[in-house]
Amino acid sequence: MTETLEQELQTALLAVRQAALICRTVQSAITDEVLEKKDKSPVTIADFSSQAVICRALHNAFPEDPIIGEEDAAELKGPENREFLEKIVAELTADGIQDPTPENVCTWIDYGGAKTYSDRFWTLDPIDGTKGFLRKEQYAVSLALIVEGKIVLGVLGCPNLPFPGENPTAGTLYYAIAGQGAYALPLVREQEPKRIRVTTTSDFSESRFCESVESGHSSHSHSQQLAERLGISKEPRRLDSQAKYAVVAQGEADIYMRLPTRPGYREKIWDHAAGVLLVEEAGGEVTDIHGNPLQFDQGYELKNNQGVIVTNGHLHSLLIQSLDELEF
Ligand SMILES: Nc1ncnc2c1ncn2[C@@H]1O[C@H](COP(=O)(O)OS(=O)(=O)O)[C@@H](OP(=O)(O)O)[C@H]1O
Ligand SMILES: [Mg+2]
Ligand SMILES: [Mg+2]
Ligand SMILES: [Mg+2]
Repeated sequence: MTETLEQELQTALLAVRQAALICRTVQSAITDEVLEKKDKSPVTIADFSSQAVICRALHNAFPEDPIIGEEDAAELKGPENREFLEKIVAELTADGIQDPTPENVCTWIDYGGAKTYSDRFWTLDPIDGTKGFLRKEQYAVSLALIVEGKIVLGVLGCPNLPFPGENPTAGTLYYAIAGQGAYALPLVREQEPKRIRVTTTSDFSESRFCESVESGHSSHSHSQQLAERLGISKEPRRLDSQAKYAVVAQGEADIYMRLPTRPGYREKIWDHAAGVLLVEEAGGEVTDIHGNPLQFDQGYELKNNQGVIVTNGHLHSLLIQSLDELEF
C-alpha cells in the first residue's frame, strides 16, 4: 500500500510547509489575537489560518477523505468574532491564497470537522502547542493519514526547531511513511531529505527525557519521581508540542514522557499521530503508560489509552515496568 502514497506525501508536505510559514509570519507579529475556547484553551489567527489552508489543499486533492481536525469555524461565524474572522481573511490574502472570503475560510476550516473513525482519514493539529506558539517558543503543524486504523503517513512542520547546518531560524519539516523510514528537511527550501534515527542509549543514567512545558498537560511530579527511581540525572528538556517526538526521532533525547494529570483525560489523536509514526520509523517505540499500543481507530480520542511513553526502544520495557508502580 505504501508505494501508492506519493501523491498524499507531496500534497501533505506542500500544505504543511505553507501552513507552517504562515504560522511563522503570524508568530513574529503576534500581539493579542487570541480567542478562548469553551475548554478555556487558546486559539489564534494562525491556528485557523493553518487549518484553512491545509484542509483546502487536502479537500482539493482528496475530496472523499474525511479530516479530523482540532479546530472548527463555529465561533468564527458569530457577529462578535467578525473582526477576528476578517483578520484571518487578511492574513490568507497577504499569503496569496486564492479567494479567501469569510464564507470560504469557514468552509475550509470545517472540512476538518469529521469526528468519527473511518477506514481512511486524515487528522490535523493546525498548531500543536498553541501556548508555546504564544510564548514564541516551540510549536508544530501536525498532519497524519490513517488507513485501516494504522498511521501510514505523518508530516510535522516545526518552524522553531533548527535544521542541522542551516540558519537556526530555518525550521524543520519532518515526515515518515510506514515501512519507509523517517526524514527531515529544512522548512524553507527544497533539499534532499535526511534520514533520522533514534539514539542507541540503553542506560538510564546516560539518558535524557523530554516533557511538556505545562504541568497541566503532563505531570512533572510523576516524571521526576520516575527519573529518580531509574537513575536519570540529566535535566529534562521541556518543550511544547510534537516537537518532542521530533527531538526523540532525531536522537537529541532518548525518552518523551506524557503522564496523566487527571484520570478522565483522554489524549487527542491529532496531538500524537504524526509524531508517533516519526518515532517508530526512526527506530523507536511508542505505547501508553501501561505498555499498550495507541489505538487510532477509536474516533478523535485515544479512548483506550492513558498517557503516552516514547523511547528509543532500548529503554521501553524497563520504563513501563517502573511506571506500573506509580499511581495515576
Ligand atoms: N489535561 C491535559 N492532558 C494532556 N494534554 C492536554 C491536556 N489539556 C490539553 N492538552 C493538550 O496538550 C496539547 C499541548 O501539549 P504540549 O505537550 O505541547 O504541552 S506544552 O505546551 O508543552 O505544555 C494541546 O494541544 P494544542 O491545543 O494543539 O496546543 C492539548 O490538546
Ligand atoms: Mg495539540
Ligand atoms: Mg492545536
Ligand atoms: Mg488547542
